[in-house]
Amino acid sequence: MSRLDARAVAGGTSQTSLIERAARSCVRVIRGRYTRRPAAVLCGPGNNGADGWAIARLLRAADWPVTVYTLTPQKDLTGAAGQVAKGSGLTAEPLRAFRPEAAGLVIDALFGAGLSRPLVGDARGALDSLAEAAVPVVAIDLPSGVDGATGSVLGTAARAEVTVTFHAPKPGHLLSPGLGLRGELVVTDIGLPQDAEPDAHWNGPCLWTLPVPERDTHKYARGAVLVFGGPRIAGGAARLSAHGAARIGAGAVTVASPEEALDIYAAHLDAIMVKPVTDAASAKRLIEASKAKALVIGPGAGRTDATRSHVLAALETRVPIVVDADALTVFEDDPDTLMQALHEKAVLTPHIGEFGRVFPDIQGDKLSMTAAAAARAGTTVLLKGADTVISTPSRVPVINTSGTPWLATAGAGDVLTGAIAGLMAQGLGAHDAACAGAYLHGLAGQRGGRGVTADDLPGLLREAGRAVATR
Ligand SMILES: NC(=O)C1=CN([C@@H]2O[C@H](COP(=O)(O)OP(=O)(O)OC[C@H]3O[C@@H](n4cnc5c(N)ncnc54)[C@H](O)[C@@H]3O)[C@@H](O)[C@H]2O)[C@H](O)CC1
Ligand SMILES: [K+]
Repeated sequence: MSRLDARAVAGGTSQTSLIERAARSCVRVIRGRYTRRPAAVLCGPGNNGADGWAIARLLRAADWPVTVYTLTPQKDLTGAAGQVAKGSGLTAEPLRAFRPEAAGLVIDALFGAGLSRPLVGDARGALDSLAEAAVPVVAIDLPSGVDGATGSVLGTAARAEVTVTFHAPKPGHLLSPGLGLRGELVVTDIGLPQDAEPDAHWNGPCLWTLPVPERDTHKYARGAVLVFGGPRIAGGAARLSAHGAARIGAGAVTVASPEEALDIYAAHLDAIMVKPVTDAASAKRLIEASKAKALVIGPGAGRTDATRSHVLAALETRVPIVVDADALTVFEDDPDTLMQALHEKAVLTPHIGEFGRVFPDIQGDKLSMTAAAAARAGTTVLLKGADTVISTPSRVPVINTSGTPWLATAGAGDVLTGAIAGLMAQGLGAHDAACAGAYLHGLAGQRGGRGVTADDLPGLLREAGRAVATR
């Protein structure tokens, strides 16, 4: 039984009445989405299976043709599943007799939050055949086989059209491959206590507030951002970051360019300023002169000694900073130096490859990996993907799923980096800026849809910000 269920039960709500409420909400969702048709309800030995038995009883009462398939022989069921099965008045078939093609809808109630080992035997056989079939599946709490804590698949799992869960999403609904298997996620309230701290939050505007400029503001008060640019050949990445910062509302954005690339940057940028930078001392002078409230370093920076020394110089100023791409990779042979230089106003934005270079020994599921990295870095780490995870020491981690596969396009990450810096420059802390930036960036990608490119994203970020902001 989960921590939350145990507390609800201890608080006086019986397990069977929680199951009854859960089943009623599932049946509401099922009947709201599917017309009456032959339903196969696959039931496991635990409370997920108990939900299944209660759903079967309610569907039968609504005159649906229902067949229950049970993994454990009905006479051997114990606990809530045994009790609910007994009270249902239904007789089950063994799970091995299940044939998906005979059903018009399959209710997957084999395992939920209590899955503890890989599926084998009849459960595996049933889910393998279901995964191959074309019949719609409604998963109860989780697609059986998906680990609710990590989103990984233990053995096998069948893709659901809809997953109905209770109280709040679990990490397994938000992290790949669970994210791709659960279909539409419906979260229903069954009266569990509200105060328990979740394992992770699902990113959205209720977690942060976008900054709004004061009436009598000026461009530097709106937030100045300094983006370190790379050599002539790779300037696009820093420009995309600069546009990302500007389009999320920073008031003044400057690109710090190597002398040899100044003309190229100047020719490509209008609203963004360009200033020369040479060595670490000039980098520090420029940070001060540009009144930067946030810095970006890494996109297109080059894996060079100059990048490394600019990162360390920038971190020494303790101005909020996003450290990305080459600025991470350049520490591949000596990650400790980066770890020691980092401060709590930094955000690291690695993809999984860059993550492996700076945290080579950290492995496991994405939520634990990101938490371990944040603890070591002592600051916010945002690990990118379809399921971006943002972790900050002593904060509940946040999972962002607002993106789209169309965002897997060259340069999209550079815009995200700039967006986060743009929000920090406007006053958001590292954690909130990373969360809000990731959310808006995903929304921008959704708005762009098929064929969106990184060049489109800054403009779309502006639209996404306007859609989310209250003023
Ligand atoms: N608030 C809520 O979230 C509520 C959830 N409900 C439902 O209860 C389940 C969780 O029930 P639980 O009994 O803890 O776990 P499961 O039913 O998922 O399974 C446990 C059961 O299965 C055995 N087992 C685990 N892994 C395997 C395996 N690979 N092969 C075979 N057997 C396995 C384990 O030993 C146990 O016997 C939650 O998901 C919701 O659906 C409540 O209905 C209401 C409140
Ligand atoms: K299930």
